Amino acid sequence: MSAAADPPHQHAELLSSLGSAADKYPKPEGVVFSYGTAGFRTLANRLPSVVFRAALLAVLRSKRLEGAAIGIMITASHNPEPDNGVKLVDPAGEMLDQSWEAHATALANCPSTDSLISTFTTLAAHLHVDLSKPASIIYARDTRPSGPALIEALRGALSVFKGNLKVVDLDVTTTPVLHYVVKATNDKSGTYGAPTEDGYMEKMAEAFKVLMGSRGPLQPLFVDCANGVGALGLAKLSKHIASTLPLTPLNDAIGTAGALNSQCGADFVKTKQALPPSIASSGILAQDGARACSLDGDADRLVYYYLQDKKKFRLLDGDKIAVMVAMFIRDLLKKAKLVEGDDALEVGAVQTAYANGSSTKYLNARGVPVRCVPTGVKYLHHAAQNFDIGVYFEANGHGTVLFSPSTISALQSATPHSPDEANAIKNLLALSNLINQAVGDALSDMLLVEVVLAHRGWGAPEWDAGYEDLPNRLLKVEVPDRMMFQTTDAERKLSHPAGLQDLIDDAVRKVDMGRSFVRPSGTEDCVRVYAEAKTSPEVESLASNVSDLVKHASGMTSQ
Ligand SMILES: CC(=O)N[C@H]1[C@@H](OP(=O)(O)O)O[C@H](CO)[C@@H](O)[C@@H]1O
Ligand SMILES: [Mg+2]
Repeated sequence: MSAAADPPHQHAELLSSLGSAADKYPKPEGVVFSYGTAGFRTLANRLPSVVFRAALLAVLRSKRLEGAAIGIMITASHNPEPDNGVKLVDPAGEMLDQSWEAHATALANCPSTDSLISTFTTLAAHLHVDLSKPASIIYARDTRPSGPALIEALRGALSVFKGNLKVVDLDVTTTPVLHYVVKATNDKSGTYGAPTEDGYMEKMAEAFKVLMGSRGPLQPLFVDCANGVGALGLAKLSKHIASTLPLTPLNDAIGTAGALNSQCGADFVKTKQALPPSIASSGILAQDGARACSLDGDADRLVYYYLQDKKKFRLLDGDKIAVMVAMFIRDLLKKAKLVEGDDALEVGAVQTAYANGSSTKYLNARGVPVRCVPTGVKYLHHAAQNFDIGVYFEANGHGTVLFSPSTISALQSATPHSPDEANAIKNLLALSNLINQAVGDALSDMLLVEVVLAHRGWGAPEWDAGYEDLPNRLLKVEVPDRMMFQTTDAERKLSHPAGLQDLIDDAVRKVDMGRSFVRPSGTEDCVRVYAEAKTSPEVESLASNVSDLVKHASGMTSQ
């Protein structure tokens, strides 16, 4: 009989230490946990048992995958400071395989230590995990005050596996750094880069220098760090590139109680469509040519903005980044003579339903194929892998550009026939090193944006001029049971509750160029309503009508 299918007695010692360790982290009563869009995310004080159990699953997964390193990130990204979360990272640096999400949910919801042990052993058997195999875990946390206690819970789980486990603690760092280190650790060819934060910064800085050539120094860039961990990453990156791109950190007050993501950061700017008040009052964006960007609380989202005519706030979000980058890469492929014939390489874009309609139209009109997938990086990432070069961004600024392995080989072995062709190929390869291939990274994306602007000779207004966003509105509706709202067609339509979609369609028809959809959030206890239309008054009325329909369908209003 194999160890995987063996009865628990073979691992009696392991299970008994698991039992004593788990007793310290009982599941809070009356809470149902679910591994959502970005792992488990809720109020931090509910999470110790969840983190403990997520770490158990990470060890199972690593053992199942012959000891490949699995990542564990403790963060709640852009959520308010009292929240926290935990998500697992697969060996290639990607999000946890979807088929394992249900196992994470099952472990998190075991009501007692006994049921946890029995679920753990059942899972090990069912998933063919040989518990005697070695495992490897890499973990990190963001700057939240609740982080250290959750790391204790994580260590409590790892301690159960004693010597058969390799553990790397990255301490406080950004989510994309963790994803990079996991990918680099598992890269047996050793070509992806040194598996450390420094290795990552050096790799990015080197590629940035190749791409910038003799361009620069650029005008200083203001970077709103959401008072989070991005401030640390920015300071480290700055040491390598400040002579070409001077970076001025803003909202970098790590450790100030309540400051994280409060009135600042990428989510604030995108949702409010306004400057963080601290930046508005400082007047810095009224300087000639000034541009700024905001990161979120774990530095995997990025949005840019500037003041038109030194007055009017203009947002350059994930859609604007995706469009500019896709067109830039397409032009490089043209210069490299790689858009036609047998060795043609195709650049495509992946968006979600939240992408502004104008961005989709712009790309379609220029022959860039666009795919729409459900919300969540895992969906975008996988769809982007189907292109030779896949550009994916959520409108909120989370995204990256994936170069397929065959594209990299094709670029490496291409024979240029002119200095221009050689230069374009060199730049494409440098882009593949600059851009995080595991997950979206605000810092890497920021360098990418700066490279494209420098090559085009553009400032923020020229970038912005490509297309005009349709006025849009994103609202949250807190309903008694968000799970009664079920979607289809990449979340663009509701299948349940029955009949609601028809009413939404009626509301949409009443406004010019209207579009609206409703979906339950995977990270917060609410339903999200998105609307866009030709004019601001129309979009406000559409968003409010659809929100009313949602409330009515939830039984919250009588008519
Ligand atoms: C409208 C929106 O921005 N939704 C966000 C948000 O997901 P929800 O499932 O909508 O809560 O958080 C996710 C994780 O960060 C991110 O991937 C996604 O884009
Ligand atoms: Mg984030």
